[in-house]
Formats: sequence, C-alpha cells, structure tokens
Amino acid sequence: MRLESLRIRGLRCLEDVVVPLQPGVSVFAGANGAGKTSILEAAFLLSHARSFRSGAKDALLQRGADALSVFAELRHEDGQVRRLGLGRQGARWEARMDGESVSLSELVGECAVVCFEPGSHALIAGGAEERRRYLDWGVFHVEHEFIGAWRRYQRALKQRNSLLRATSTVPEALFLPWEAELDTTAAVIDHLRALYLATLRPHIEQAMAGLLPELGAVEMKYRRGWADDADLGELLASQRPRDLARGHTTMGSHRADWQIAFEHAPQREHLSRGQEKLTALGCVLAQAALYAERRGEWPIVCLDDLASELDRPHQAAVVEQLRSAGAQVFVTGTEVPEALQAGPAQVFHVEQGSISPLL
Ligand SMILES: Nc1ncnc2c1ncn2[C@@H]1O[C@H](COP(=O)(O)OP(=O)(O)OP(=O)(O)O)[C@@H](O)[C@H]1O
Repeated sequence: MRLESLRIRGLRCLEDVVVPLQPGVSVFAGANGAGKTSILEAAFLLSHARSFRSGAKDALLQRGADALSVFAELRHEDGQVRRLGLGRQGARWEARMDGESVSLSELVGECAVVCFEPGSHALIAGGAEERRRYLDWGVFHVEHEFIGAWRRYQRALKQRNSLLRATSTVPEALFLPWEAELDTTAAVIDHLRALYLATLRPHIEQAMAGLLPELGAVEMKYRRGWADDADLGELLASQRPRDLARGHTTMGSHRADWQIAFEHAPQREHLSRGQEKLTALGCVLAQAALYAERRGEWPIVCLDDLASELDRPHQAAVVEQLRSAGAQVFVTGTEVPEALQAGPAQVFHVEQGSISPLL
C-alpha cells in the first residue's frame, strides 16, 4: 500500500501542509526541529491512533490550536483508493473513511504503517508494555477475532480493578462474572498471540540473519501473563486477597511479554546499544514482512533519523531491501543520507514546519 498524499493540520509545528507522495523512497531532510519526525508521526497516527513518541497525546496538538487532523489518500496494491481521515477536536478523536464516520479500529485496520525511530530500542531494552503493543498491533492486523476479545478483556479488567479498589467490602459474587470473562477472553488472546509469534518467528530469523549474523541463532520466548500450568479463572479467585492488597489485577493477558535472545548474546544486557537498535529494526521489518505475506501488500515503512541510528552499510542494506520489496518508505535526516544517494528517491526539504519538494 502507499500514501498518495498526506495533509496535516495543527500537529506540532505543522500548521497546514500538503505532501504529495510518490511510490518508493521519500526523504524528508531539514534542520533539527524542522518538523520531519512530525510528518512520520502523522502517517503513523492513521495506522495506530497514537504517536510512536512517548508523552501525552496532548503534545501532538499544535500549541494554541484546538484541533488537529490528518487526511490521506491511500492506494492499495489492488488499485483501490481510500480517503482516510483522523481528527481531534478538544478531547474527542474522530476517524473517517471515504467521507463516512468510522471507528478508530476500522481506520487502523485499513492502513498499516511501521516505524523504526530513535525510541525503537525500547522494544528490546524497555518495559513489557512496548513489546505487547508491538505484538498486539501485529495480531490485530492478521487475526480478526483479536480485537473483540481484547476489548472484552480490557472492559472486564477495568471492572475487576475498580472492585479491587472499592472503599467498602465487595461481595465475592460481584467479582465472579468479571473473572469468568477475563478467563475466557485471556484464553483467546493468549492463543492468538502465541500463534502470531510462531508465524513471525521465521521472519525474525531471516531479518536477524541479515542484520546481526555475528550473534548466531535467534531464540524467542513468550510469557502469557500467568503460570503455564494454571487456570487463570482459578488463579484470579485464589489470588484475590493479594490483588485486593495491591489494588490491581496482578496476572492475566495484560502482563504478557515476549523476548528475543541470541546464541551469542543470551541476555539483553549482552547487546550493545547499536545491536539493540538493529534487533528492534529486525523486529519492525519482520512484522512488515509477515503483514505483506498475509495481506498481500507491504505496509508503509518509516525510518526516522536513519543516518544517526544505523551505520552506512546497514542503512543501504535496509533501504535496498525495502526498495526491492516495493514498499513505500519515508526516511528523515538532517541531510539526505549518503547511503540513499545511489538509488531513486523523492526528496523534500523541511523548514520550520513547511515542506517543499526538491528536484
Ligand atoms: N505541540 C506543539 N506545538 C507547536 N510546536 C511543537 C509542538 N510540539 C513540538 N513542537 C515543535 O515542533 C517541531 C517538531 O519537531 P520534530 O520532532 O518533528 O522535528 P525534526 O525535524 O524531526 O527534528 P530533529 O531533527 O531534531 O529530530 C520542533 O521544533 C518542536 O519544538
């Protein structure tokens, strides 16, 4: 799939810009703080309904503005063109597709954007939440039952947590329906996550063999969020006193995690910062390749600040791989990365929130 145009209003320093986009590689070059990452953020928003940068969603809204919006024309591999829109007015987010109001998940299901950026090493070195988000985005795009089970799980979790925090004693009977719901939906979520990781595995192995051959074979581990040999429903009942003391549910799908280890770097601490970044990049590329295999088209791939994140041979190898796969790729940098100068690319100059194409 590819974006044919992107219109961004009220997002950080981008007051109102229109970016006409071509297939293949587009480079956004400009000084620090010019607004390059914000362009990738806009594309990513259409596919995740959140930014890849940490911090409150409020920071996305241009200072002094009361609304932000991102519109795009998205062309699928089969020629179908969709008009996508995501806007925020006050605290309310609204998604549109071909002029009709749609749910955020419908919008996100239509458009796939993956991003490798300076914060991506958190996928390897950071907390479990980042890895769950990565996993769930992938599962959501290939397994249609996932979203329903995930929503039901989140609702039950919220209800159980509010009972756990109630100031007066709550009768056991009030816990039971939510615990039963958590048990049922966690089984679906766990099954789909494990299945997804198993399908992802060959793509991860292939990506890591290309990016980090010196680290040897890859091992992936998945923890579902409660003991392997236990029944979640029973655990929730037996551990209720502990959860009451802590004020939240301490086991379940919301505590799942997964990890990558290498033959020659069995622990995360054995990886250099650069190797962490390459591992994260491998995960992003593997997820994109699996998406392409399952959905018949590549997601849009954003590579933020490429030249400062990777050495030159890795920059060239990654862009060449994506180019030959036919993916649309957005790259940012203070200059056009040297590794990209050999092949065709559309180049934009970004300056204080304005974007102009360079010939
Ligand atoms: N909510 C906001 N309202 C207005 N301006 C903002 C807001 N949030 C960030 N900015 C500014 O918008 C610009 C956007 O920066 P962005 O991260 O997109 O730049 P960049 O070109 O990627 O920079 P760098 O090369 O330093 O990473 C910065 O100058 C920042 O100070």
